[in-house]
Amino acid sequence: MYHLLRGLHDYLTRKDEYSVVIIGLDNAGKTTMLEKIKTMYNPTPGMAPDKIGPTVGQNIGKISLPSTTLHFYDLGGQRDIRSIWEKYYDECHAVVFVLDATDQARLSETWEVFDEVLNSPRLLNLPLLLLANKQDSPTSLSVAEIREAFDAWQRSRSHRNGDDENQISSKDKGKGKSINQGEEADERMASLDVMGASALEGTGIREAVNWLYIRVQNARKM
Ligand SMILES: Nc1nc2c(ncn2[C@@H]2O[C@H](COP(=O)(O)OP(=O)(O)OP(=O)(O)O)[C@@H](O)[C@H]2O)c(=O)[nH]1
Ligand SMILES: [Mg+2]
Repeated sequence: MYHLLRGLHDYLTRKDEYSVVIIGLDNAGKTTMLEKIKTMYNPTPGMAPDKIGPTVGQNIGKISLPSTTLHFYDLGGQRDIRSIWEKYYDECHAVVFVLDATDQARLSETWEVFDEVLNSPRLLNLPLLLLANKQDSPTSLSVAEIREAFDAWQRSRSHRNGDDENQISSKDKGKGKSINQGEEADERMASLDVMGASALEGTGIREAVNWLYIRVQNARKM
């Protein structure tokens, strides 16, 4: 009888576990964000912003939601250590790409890195959220401006690459792997969710976590 009740209890309290990677350039605010998530969802608060330094490697955390546990992997964003990101791609269920919406000087570097993430074959079917952080700052770009900036960067890139690529892509449509991947990335961008947040003040954090909570469960059902 004990085992039966124990089994029933375990079944009823069982939680699905999902892993979320948080990536983006150095200084975007990823660690500040994860520590804020811990403070908002866990009984023990996360690290205070003034105690946080650049991440070398990973910073982890988990939160408990109804019937679900989310495990977060916040990865260092400095150029030399970005190569570790892809080691996490096979094991994760969702990706949050954090950008510093106040740092216009690094936007094109941001888009180059983000574009690679969008095109990464192992992430093509995973929920991907673009989070425009530092919305508390008066100089930050809004979500609409971030979308526009990425569209403009994409247009200028295809212009820079010349119309050759476009001509090839219309002639050889569907033949080359990179062309297919480019189309998939375009579709992905069209349906991409972009949200604003302030890791420092905590605005937009619940919305982002709710988004993850719903999307990882829906992705599992598909
Ligand atoms: N104004 C403002 N500043 C922020 C916000 N989030 C983070 N910062 C600041 O941005 C700087 C970098 O924050 P981190 O969280 O260390 O950035 P990171 O993305 O983890 O950087 P790496 O670990 O090097 O990849 C710190 O000075 C933070 O206080 C925010 O929402 N608003
Ligand atoms: Mg960090």
